Amino acid sequence: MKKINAAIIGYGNIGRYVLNALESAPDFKVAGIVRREATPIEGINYPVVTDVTALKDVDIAILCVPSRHIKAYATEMLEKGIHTVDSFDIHTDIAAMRRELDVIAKKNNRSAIISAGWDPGSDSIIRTLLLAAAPKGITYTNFGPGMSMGHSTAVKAIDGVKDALSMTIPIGTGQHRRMVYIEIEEGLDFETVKSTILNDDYFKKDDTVIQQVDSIEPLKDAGHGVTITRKGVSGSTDNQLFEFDMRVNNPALTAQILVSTARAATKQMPGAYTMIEIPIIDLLPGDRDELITALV
Ligand SMILES: NC(=O)C1=CN([C@@H]2O[C@H](COP(=O)(O)OP(=O)(O)OC[C@H]3O[C@@H](n4cnc5c(N)ncnc54)[C@H](OP(=O)(O)O)[C@@H]3O)[C@@H](O)[C@H]2O)C=CC1
Ligand SMILES: N[C@@H](CCCC(=O)C(=O)O)C(=O)O
Repeated sequence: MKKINAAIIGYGNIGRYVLNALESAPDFKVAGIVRREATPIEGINYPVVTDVTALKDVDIAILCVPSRHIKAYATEMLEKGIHTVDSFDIHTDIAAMRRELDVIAKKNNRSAIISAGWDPGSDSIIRTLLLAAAPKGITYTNFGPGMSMGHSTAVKAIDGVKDALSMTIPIGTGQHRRMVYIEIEEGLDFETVKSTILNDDYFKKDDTVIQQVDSIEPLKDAGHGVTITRKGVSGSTDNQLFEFDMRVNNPALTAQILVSTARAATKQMPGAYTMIEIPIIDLLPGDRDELITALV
């Protein structure tokens, strides 16, 4: 069996766990890691480069860069003839990005699966399934408590912020409080940073509390979770109640979904997709008949 040759783009929290998930997968090999600087990584024997073209025969690029940089990286990879997968999590911009990348992917005869982490991502599939099961009703997605990588990364991108941790605290009915801890450079005005965070799209809609701390490290815990509930109506029958709950290591799950989705990306027709548009069986390795026998 020919293995899928995957490049990891960006070696932060998600990138590290993607390497682990690739090494555990039966049908992938690691082409190398693309970083902003070709800083060697201790204990890693794969090539570390700054340009994906320095790696040989890459089938797919797993984009592990901050969401705000995904579109640029996805465009570059697709134009270089490489499939992409990412965990872009700016929910309001997903539909537009899919439309834009769809054109680029088709032009280059490649596929891109966007927003493929756990939320957006696997949770999106669960919400879709629940909507099919009870077409009338309300779904609540309650996150946490846990560390949001997307929100923490957005704060880390602010000039002068040395490190940040954004904890998502569920307050019920799909509403959340953001507890943001920041470590800033000496001399930087805390109130200015605070106002930048409060005006950022990631935080604007939510109750957000920001605290300056000496060091983020002792506070860090990458655990997270979600409870999705839907109460609704199947046909004309009320009171159908569904609940999905998980407590996870956030980057480990995001990375695993990215790798499973990378497998699916290699099986799609050219174009850009979200996870709810692809056959779920394509996420899995193995014989289709055997999977159907075991799972259906
Ligand atoms: N959909 C989902 O369920 C989830 C989505 N995510 C998304 O994953 C993204 C990445 O999270 P995480 O791994 O924690 O982030 P990190 O900040 O830990 O890592 C991002 C890496 O991207 C690379 N990079 C490339 N360009 C830039 C840039 N301009 N600024 C900063 N880094 C850059 C860097 O790697 P290098 O130094 O090697 O170049 C960096 O380490 C988040 O933005 C989040 O939106 C995360 C969790 C769940
Ligand atoms: N996209 C999230 C994962 C889902 C949880 C979430 O959206 C949140 O904590 O706000 C993340 O970046 O960690």
